[in-house]
Amino acid sequence: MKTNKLFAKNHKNSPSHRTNLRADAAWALFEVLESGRSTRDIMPALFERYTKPQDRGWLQEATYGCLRELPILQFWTHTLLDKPLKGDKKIIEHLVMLGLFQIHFMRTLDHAAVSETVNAAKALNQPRFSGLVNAILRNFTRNNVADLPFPQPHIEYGLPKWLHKQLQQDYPEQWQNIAKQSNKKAPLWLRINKQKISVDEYSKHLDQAGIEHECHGIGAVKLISQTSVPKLPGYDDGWFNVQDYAAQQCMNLLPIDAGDTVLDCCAAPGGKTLALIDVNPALASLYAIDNVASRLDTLRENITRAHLSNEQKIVVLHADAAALSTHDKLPMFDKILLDAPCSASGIIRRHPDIKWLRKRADIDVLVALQSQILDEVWAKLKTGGTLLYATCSILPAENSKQIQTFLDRHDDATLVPIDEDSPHVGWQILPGEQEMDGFFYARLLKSK
Ligand SMILES: C[S@@+](CC[C@H](N)C(=O)[O-])C[C@H]1O[C@@H](n2cnc3c(N)ncnc32)[C@H](O)[C@@H]1O
Repeated sequence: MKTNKLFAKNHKNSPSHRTNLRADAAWALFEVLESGRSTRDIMPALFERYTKPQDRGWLQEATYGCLRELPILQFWTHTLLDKPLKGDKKIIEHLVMLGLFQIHFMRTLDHAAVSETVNAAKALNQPRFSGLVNAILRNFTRNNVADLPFPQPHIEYGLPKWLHKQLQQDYPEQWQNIAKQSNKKAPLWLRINKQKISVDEYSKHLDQAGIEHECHGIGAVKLISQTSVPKLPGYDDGWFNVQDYAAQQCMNLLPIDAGDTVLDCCAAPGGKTLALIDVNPALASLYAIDNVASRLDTLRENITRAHLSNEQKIVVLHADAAALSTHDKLPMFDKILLDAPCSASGIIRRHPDIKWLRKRADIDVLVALQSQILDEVWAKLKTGGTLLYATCSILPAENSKQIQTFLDRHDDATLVPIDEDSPHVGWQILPGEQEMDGFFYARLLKSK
């Protein structure tokens, strides 16, 4: 989607209109779709405007829901609108999409959805569009617009055209299921901080609090009940971290020995740093490196919140991983986790804005960056050391193909299979498999 430069220039980073749930959701859609901002950046300021959890919940549900179903909502809106709105009026199109989302997907009663959405046009200081919003939404309910056939196939799957085509190419058998899974809401997974509490004990606390959950593997808990994270038992005491089960697999896949010097490259906000240090208290030191200072601040906060007994072993460094070999403060490493910057195409179900923020051209840039970082970290790995490459992508260009090209370039690299039976390079987890995010891992051993 093109950035609406004129409006973006005059626009503020936080909303200036009066507080109104529908106006705020439309504003969030505008910020993502026209100004290219992420929901992670936008939503916290919007949530601050509401004290009631149900209002925050509605805002999230409606905004993320519209981003999931965007192609359908756009198709209906453009069918019903004589000509597209431009400039600062574009927000009215987003408001209309929100109205259609309430009627069709949230099953809000027609008259309530229409009147509340019309009120939101006034809250957005656009009262002259109330009549238009009213007419479009009524037209939608009266004329069975939802039954119209979709003119292009990507619309039905809620995907941008380029990603629809890419998934069809990469996964001829599975792309429809991938699209379906990517449009579902993701469960909330916790990694229990074993230095603080065992999974069994934590499970008892959840039972006492009446929070339905399941325990998985070596310390993951999947919440079934919808619960606000700060209200979970042990939030202030660092008993857990929110982390998808796929991301937690790094603890099993990178075997760390006592005395190892470990690099966590591209580490912020520190989910995997905490996981690795938690289960490997005897490692010598863990360097956590990232090139975004503000994200490293969050990493430091997360370390503090976890109250780890061995937190002094973590060395936090602001550095560019693409130029790591020139960094004179770095030792050679026994083990490296490279959680590479990627398209994030595996976590669309958690962050549906990714579908609209990411462009086809970004993939080539990311593949080149990943390749450069891989070469740089490889130079810092000791002979006999292991590198675990990870992405939250499902695109082979960033994953299996990236690693195959790396193996072709480096005679001293051997792939250590993760799944002996898999004919593929690395382990590609697809979204929804065992309720995990889409993720990729490949393990490489450095030989002489
Ligand atoms: C997938 S996220 C890392 C998530 C993190 N490992 C965790 O588990 O919480 C990728 C990270 O790579 C960082 N990054 C991107 N390009 C980088 C570069 N050239 N050098 C260092 N870090 C980089 C980003 O700032 C981002 O924090």
